[in-house]
Amino acid sequence: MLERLQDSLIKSPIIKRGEYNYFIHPISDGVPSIDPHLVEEISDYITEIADLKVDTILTVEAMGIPVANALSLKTGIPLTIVRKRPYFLEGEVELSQSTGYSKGVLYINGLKKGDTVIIVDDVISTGGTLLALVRALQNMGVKITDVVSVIGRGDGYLKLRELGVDPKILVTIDVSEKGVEIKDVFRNQ
Ligand SMILES: O=P(O)(O)OC[C@H]1O[C@H](OP(=O)(O)OP(=O)(O)O)[C@H](O)[C@@H]1O
Ligand code: HPA
Repeated sequence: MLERLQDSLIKSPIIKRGEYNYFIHPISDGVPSIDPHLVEEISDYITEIADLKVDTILTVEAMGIPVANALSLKTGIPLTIVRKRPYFLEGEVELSQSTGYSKGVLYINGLKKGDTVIIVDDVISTGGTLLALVRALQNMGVKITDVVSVIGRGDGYLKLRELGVDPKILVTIDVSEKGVEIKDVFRNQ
């Protein structure tokens, strides 16, 4: 299950970003390049495990886009991208993003109260990004059917449970200076 993803993850180089051991992988970085068969494996898997009765697939710039776009092409469901720059449109919602190595501002456009979304992102680590996003969507009255992260590391995902959301993490890894180790693979109940 998810063999291409698992095999490629254990080959990930590690760099330091401050104290943070950052793994470099095609899905989370686009580096060195993205194998379309890998993206297809992942998007196929998401169609099997996730609730896709939604108005739109929601992802976060930049590296949620390749998988979320593949899912959109496969299902015909539109894609909405949370951007890192403002557009000053009516109804734009601003939120603060904090990861293990960066801070920034995200902007939601194109969603309104009553819309139904699935969130798809590449990585959940500290949970800072998805926590802020889920909070903002809940405040907007947007319904979330599922939160899917291709890769998970650490216990940041637990913060989402406090908001009543249990993310589906396809492959859970441990990251140290030595490399990546596979901890778990998501299986449908
Ligand atoms: O759980 P967290 O600690 O918040 O980390 C996860 C976030 O970090 C990465 O985004 P980043 O802002 O680095 O941007 P990128 O997608 O442009 O690489 C990734 O795409 C997630 O959105
Ligand atoms: O270690 C990482 N690598 C790539 N993307 C990430 N997003 C959060 N942590 C990481």
